[in-house]
Formats: sequence, C-alpha cells, structure tokens
Amino acid sequence: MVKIDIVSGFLGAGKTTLIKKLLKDAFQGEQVVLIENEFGEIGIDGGFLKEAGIQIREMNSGCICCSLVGDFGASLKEVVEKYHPDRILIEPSGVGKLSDVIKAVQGVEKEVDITLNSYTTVVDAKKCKMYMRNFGEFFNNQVEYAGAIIMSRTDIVDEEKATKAMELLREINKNAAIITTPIEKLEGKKLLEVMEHPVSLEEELLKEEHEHHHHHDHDEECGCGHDHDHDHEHEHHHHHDHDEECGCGHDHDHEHEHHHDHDEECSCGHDHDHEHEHHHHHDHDEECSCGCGHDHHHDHHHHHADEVFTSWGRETIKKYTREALEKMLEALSASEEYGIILRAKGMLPAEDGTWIYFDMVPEETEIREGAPEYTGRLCVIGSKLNEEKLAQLFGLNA
Ligand SMILES: Nc1nc2c(ncn2[C@@H]2O[C@H](COP(=O)(O)OP(=O)(O)OP(=O)(O)O)[C@@H](O)[C@H]2O)c(=O)[nH]1
Repeated sequence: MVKIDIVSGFLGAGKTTLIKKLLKDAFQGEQVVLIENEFGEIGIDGGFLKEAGIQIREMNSGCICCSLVGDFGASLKEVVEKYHPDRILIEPSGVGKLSDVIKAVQGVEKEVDITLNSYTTVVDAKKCKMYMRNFGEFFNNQVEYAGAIIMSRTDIVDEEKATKAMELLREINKNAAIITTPIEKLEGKKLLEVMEHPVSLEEELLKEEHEHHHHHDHDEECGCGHDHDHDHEHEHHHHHDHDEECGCGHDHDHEHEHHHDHDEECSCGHDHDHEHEHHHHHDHDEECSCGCGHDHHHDHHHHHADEVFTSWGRETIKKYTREALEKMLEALSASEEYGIILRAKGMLPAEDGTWIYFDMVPEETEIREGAPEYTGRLCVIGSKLNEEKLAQLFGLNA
C-alpha cells in the first residue's frame, strides 16, 4: 500500500522547505516520489529537490483541480506502477484547493493500491490574516480541509501576530493539530507523527476526560470505539455544546457546510466582508457585484485558480548583479505597478560567474548563491500581473 501525503499551502508558505526537511529527517530508507504541481509554466522547484535524489514528477500544465482530476489520477497510477514507491508526496500548487486534491486521491483509491496517509497545510503566520481576507476562497479551503496545519515563520513573527493567526486558523478548522513550533526546532520524525496522526489538544483533553470518567463501564457503546456509558461528562457534551467533539477522532459536525456559507471570500482581491449575501444569492439571478468580471452563476466554488492568479516566467541567459536584482525585487512589491505580486522565484546567472537564487514573498526577499543551472529561469506569480512591465523591469523581451 503506497502512502499518499499531501503538503498544501498558499504561495510561498514553506511547502518546499517542509518537504526538504521531511526528506532529510523523516523518510530515510523509504522510496519517495514527489508529484509537484507548480503554478506557472516554468518549473523552478524541481531543481532544488532533485539534489535530494528523489524522483520528481512535475505537473505544470494546470492545477490539480476539478478539470484535471482525471489526468492526475492517471499520473498517480503511472507513478505507482512505474516506481512502486513506499510514499508519494503531493505538493499541489500554492493556489490549488486542498479539497480538490483530496477528492482526486480518493477518486483513485479503489483502483490503485494507495492510501491517503496525511493532508497537511503550511500557513505563513505573518500573512495568514491578509491572505484569508484577500484570497480566502483558495486559502481557507486549504486550512479547512487540513488534518494538520504547520505555521511557518513562527521563528520570525512576533507572538501577538502568531497568536492571532492561530486563532483565525482554529476558527475555520476545529480539529487540526496546529504546529506552532518552528519546524527547524522539531525532529522530522516528530513532525511526521503529528502530520500522520493529528490530534488537537482539545481532543486529547476530552479523551483524557473520557478515560477518567469511564470507571463504571456499563454495556452501551456510541460506536466511536470508546466506552462512554452513562457518563455525565459525555451527556454534557451532547446537550450543551454542539461544537465540541467526543474525542474519538472523527468529525461529527457538518463544519464544512457551515464554513462555506459564512467564511468564504471571493478572492478577486477585494475585501467583501459583510457581504455574505453575495454568496447566498448564487442560485438566483443576481450578478456578482465583485467586479472581477466573471460569471459566478451556480458556481459554488466561484473561481478556478487561473482566473484569479496568473504567472509570468522566462528562461534567460541574461546576467544580473545581486544589487540590480535586489532593486528589481524591491520595485515589485513597492507598488501595484506590476500587479499584486504574491511570489517570485528563480535562479539567474550573475555577472561574476556565480549563480543567484532568489525567493520573494510580500515583504520578504531571500537572495543566495546556488549551483549553476542549465539556464537562467525566473517566475512571478500574482493577481492582475502586468506582463509587459515585468519584462521591462527584468530587462527581458515582452
Ligand atoms: N524565516 C522563515 N522563512 C521560511 C520559513 N518557511 C519558508 N521560509 C522561506 O520562505 C520562502 C518560500 O519558501 P518555500 O518553501 O519555497 O515555499 P513554497 O510554499 O514551496 O512556495 P511556492 O514555490 O510558492 O509553492 C523561502 O525563502 C524560504 O526560505 C520559516 O518557517 N521561517
């Protein structure tokens, strides 16, 4: 049985960073294949991970969503038959919906000898609130459906912001284990254990309570595998508190339905807070007032990622200097002249013969030296990108 582990997370959240750690610290001795679905026609990450010596299958033709489920299933099947791995890691694109990817895996579970082992979402603690607000349709879905949530950048964010992010995450996912310790402080095995068996503190406490109150041991069972007989504590939960759980590890409430009605946002880049009506009227004839120009009729999911997000990428032999690149990346996020930039990354030849690798998310830019690549590549992802201006900025042909 091949284990399937999904590592989801919004653009630049830290998925690749997590995967590298797991490969190094947690999967020794296992044969692992990574299926990567990058958004944008120029694959960038493959190179980093190939150094780790694992098989990588890139799917760059579109996102694994409703339209690609069939292709994805076929791809999964092929990987299983060709490599017979112990584990397949799936890294969906940063703008993919986790629910779509889970569905796609479940769709082939009967035909192929696989089991959905874990589905984790990495969330940038610094940008969680902003992304929820502006790109909620994609961002929230990844949070809602996660078994475990790993908060990245808890090493650099202040406590107050991290706490707020944690609260927001908990609001839309009551059950997931939320990992707040910076991952480099955790052993890979420990991390994997939480991803595979996410148990929230609430569940753990409730379980303890159950165990504590089960001395009388009568005959009835509720079906969740624990013995709750005549347990006052248990009844208390049933009568008073619809949101709490029985601690058996299953989700008995209809949380997802709830969240779809209330929390989703249109993700067209505007803040539609207090505009819940917008979502409720889709069955009727009203036009979407979000101004994003799409017909959202009868479409509960609103948008496909490629309607909201675009990417621009180039292969190039042009040489750059660190200083010049730094300025270009600064300019990218300084205004909306180039669009709403959410992510930029690449590897470019430098004038001094070295190679410059860069990673940019809003307010954070990392430039480092890396190994020579077969050619220079760069990719920018965002909303409403101005491709002509981007080409101009990097000194490339439009
Ligand atoms: N300080 C800090 N930086 C992080 C952390 N996680 C990721 N980063 C940085 O954030 C940038 C993006 O990280 P990646 O791991 O490439 O993110 P990703 O989710 O794979 O990004 P996509 O390529 O957009 O899918 C890199 O510069 C990382 O070094 C973290 O926990 N703390």
